Amino acid sequence: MRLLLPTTATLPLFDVAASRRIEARALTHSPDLMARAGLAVAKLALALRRGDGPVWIACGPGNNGGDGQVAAQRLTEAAVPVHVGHDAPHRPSLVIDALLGLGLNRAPSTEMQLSFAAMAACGAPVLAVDLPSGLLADTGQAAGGHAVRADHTLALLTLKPGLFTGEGRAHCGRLWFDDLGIAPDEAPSAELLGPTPRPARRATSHKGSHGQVLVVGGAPGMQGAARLAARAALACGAGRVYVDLLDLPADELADAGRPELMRGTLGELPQAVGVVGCGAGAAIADQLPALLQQLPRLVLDADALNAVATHPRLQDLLRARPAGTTVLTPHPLEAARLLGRDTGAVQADRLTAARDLSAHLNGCVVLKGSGSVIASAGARPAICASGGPALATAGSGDVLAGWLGGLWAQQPDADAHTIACAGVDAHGRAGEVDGVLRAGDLIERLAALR
Ligand SMILES: NC(=O)C1=CN([C@@H]2O[C@H](COP(=O)(O)OP(=O)(O)OC[C@H]3O[C@@H](n4cnc5c(N)ncnc54)[C@H](O)[C@@H]3O)[C@@H](O)[C@H]2O)[C@@H](O)CC1
Ligand SMILES: Nc1ncnc2c1ncn2[C@@H]1O[C@H](COP(=O)(O)OP(=O)(O)O)[C@@H](O)[C@H]1O
Repeated sequence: MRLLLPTTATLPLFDVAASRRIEARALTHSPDLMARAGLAVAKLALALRRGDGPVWIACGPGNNGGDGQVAAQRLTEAAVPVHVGHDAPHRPSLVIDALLGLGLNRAPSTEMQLSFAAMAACGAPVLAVDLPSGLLADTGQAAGGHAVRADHTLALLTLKPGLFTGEGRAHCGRLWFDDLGIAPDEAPSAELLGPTPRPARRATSHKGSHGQVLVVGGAPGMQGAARLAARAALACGAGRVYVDLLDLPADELADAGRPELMRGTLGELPQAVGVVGCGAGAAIADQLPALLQQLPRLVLDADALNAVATHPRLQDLLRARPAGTTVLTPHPLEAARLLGRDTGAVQADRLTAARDLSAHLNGCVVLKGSGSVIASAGARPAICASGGPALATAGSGDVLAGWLGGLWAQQPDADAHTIACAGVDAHGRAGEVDGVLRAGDLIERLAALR
């Protein structure tokens, strides 16, 4: 058993169907899985318990409840007082939520919801077995809007995607994992991103070795977005970063606070990595046909995505680009516009939405938000567990787009999916601070990452 996050390696994720297959095969040679699971729960409970009060174990009707029952036996053997039932005992030292796990198949009943409320109100830390009850393992949604908010979750046998995306992070608390001694024997459904080292710089390299980025955006009043993206590309290590600010007189500096940044245009920089759309407004629609047809590598964000959503010709041009040469970074509303769905439908199943959008537009899609999903045709989807609410601030998405452009400039042979996975995880790690973070400070934190 181990504390999972922050992860130092990429980890396999298994959806409900895959987890059930792995479990069924494992049971043929290891029939004591539930005993192992219950013991792991009991051990963690001993470490997490606060005070001498009883451990309240709320057990449901299936095997999740069975894990809870085994934990109750183990704790009793260890002379720990336990209370098994759906109502809270007096002053519990810990709650073990073993009501519902992988088998959740409908919205929790009113009776279950009352138990959820009692767990929240009893004052003791809540340890969820496998999944917080009510949380859907494949999507990270709370079924019917109701799920336990745990302080700790002990995932068993496999890690499920819903622990990391959608509402998952808000419901799981600190995440622990015990594989019950079983090595998964099939390909993962998705993967959880681990850190990727920054591109190495040879001793003999020069600025021409590290590529060019062209940021196109910044309509009047929104130039900060393009400048943040450009600053991020520069901080990432791109050799030269140019900015094409829409409507800025040709003799004005790209960014008075960053003299390293230069003005440039598509005509002058046909090999640059394009970072297009940050603060661009509707005017970007006129520039996109040439950008889509000429630039070998493109990161499309914000208003570029909105333009694509409203212009079918841009969608055709996007689809005509070679595979692996475009990253799209929509937040859920932008993804909803591109898919012709509402935001709720996107959020209800973020993995599926990202995959659908990737297939629809022939690009690598980064569906942003808690547990960003990265999806590309032919690649296993990835979920980013790094990052947190400090990133929920204006400009952090512009920084991501610029960082991706900076990474790609330095790794011209990498495909869009590889760049997106590396950049999204770094962005998240740099954004892991308590409280608030300004987008400019996020760039400095990214630059300081190894
Ligand atoms: N079988 C084994 O040896 C192992 C089982 N494990 C545990 O078993 C769990 C899966 O067990 P199950 O497949 O029995 O599934 P669950 O224990 O999650 O629940 C299934 C039961 O809950 C009912 N149910 C579903 N949604 C409900 C709702 N909203 N309100 C009320 N009742 C609802 C179902 O009708 C069914 O009776 C895992 O999450 C994990 O905790 C793991 O420990 C791995 C080993
Ligand atoms: N609660 C959160 N947890 C993790 N990441 C978050 C959270 N809120 C925002 N982010 C990340 O911050 C970035 C915000 O991007 P976006 O919404 O486009 O912002 P902006 O409009 O300022 O560019 C995305 O990378 C997103 O995944």
